[in-house]
Amino acid sequence: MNNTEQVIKKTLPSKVERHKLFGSVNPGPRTKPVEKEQMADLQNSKKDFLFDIDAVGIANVKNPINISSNIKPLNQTTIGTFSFTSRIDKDSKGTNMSRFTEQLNEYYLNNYTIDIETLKIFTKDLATRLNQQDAQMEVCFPWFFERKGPSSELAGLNHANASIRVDFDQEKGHHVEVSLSGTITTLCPCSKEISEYSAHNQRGIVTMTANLSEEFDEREIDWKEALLEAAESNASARIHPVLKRPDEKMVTEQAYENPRFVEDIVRLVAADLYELPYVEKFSVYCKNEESIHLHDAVASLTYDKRQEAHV
Ligand SMILES: Nc1nc2c(ncn2[C@@H]2O[C@H](COP(=O)(O)OP(=O)(O)OP(=O)(O)O)[C@@H](O)[C@H]2O)c(=O)[nH]1
Repeated sequence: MNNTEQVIKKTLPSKVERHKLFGSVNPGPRTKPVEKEQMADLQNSKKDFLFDIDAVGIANVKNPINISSNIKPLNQTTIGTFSFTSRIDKDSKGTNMSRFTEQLNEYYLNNYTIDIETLKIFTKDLATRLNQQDAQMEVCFPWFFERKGPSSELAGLNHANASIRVDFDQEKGHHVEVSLSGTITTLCPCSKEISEYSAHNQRGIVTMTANLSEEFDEREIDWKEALLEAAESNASARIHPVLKRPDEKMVTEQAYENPRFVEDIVRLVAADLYELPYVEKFSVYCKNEESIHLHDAVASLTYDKRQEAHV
């Protein structure tokens, strides 16, 4: 552009005019009440609605949460994905869905930390707020933990997906289930056995779910750390965010010295969970993302210690 040229700018209509241009219209006549007390409350209608409902509520609610950890960072803010439900009997048309997020926000404003004890209080409060006999909630969140290279000791953050589910019932009390999905390296024993050199390996995702006994004390034990250790200590090798060459050599050799089928992983992890005195019932699922196939290899098992024979 030289000094004599001028910029010719567009003259736009106002924002209101622009909205009209694109189809917005003026509000029509308003006939329905605007006061909450005068509004229809369909969900609170009482009639015979044919069936009880086991669980009704909301899912996929995201909210920032505080968690604590036994591995650094000791206090973390992460994202929780929640679901909240309760039963309703056949005489009620619906639940009061606003109350789930209303309560979540109250806890959030009070800067609560997500732990088992708090969630037990939360579910009991929720049942009271809903005027129901029971309430259930689940929160899933990425948990971060520091991991150092085995030789260089250079640190970085790994993460695993954790979840806590709490069921509250006025008669039965609380029932707590925790879950963790951690990632490991597995090296194929068959490939190692038959090949002149090398062995294929894969990224395995181990998902462990455990029912915790009443005696479990989260002030003494971090269940996230315990479940992660059950998965990683039985792997061919652990996963690291930072690896220098001496570290890489170590994890490569360690994996070769500890080959594992997907079946081996679920059984070995199960043995560790079995040995945790505060775990009553557990399940283990492993998915190996194969490097020589497009498909995954999977295995799972469940075990309930409470069903063991007493002699
Ligand atoms: N029960 C029910 N509510 C729904 C459903 N889908 C959306 N909602 C929403 O639930 C909200 C109303 O929640 P309520 O807690 O019943 O609201 P309220 O009666 O004003 O609140 P309270 O005074 O606490 O009883 C509305 O925003 C609805 O849109 C549904 O499938 N079932």
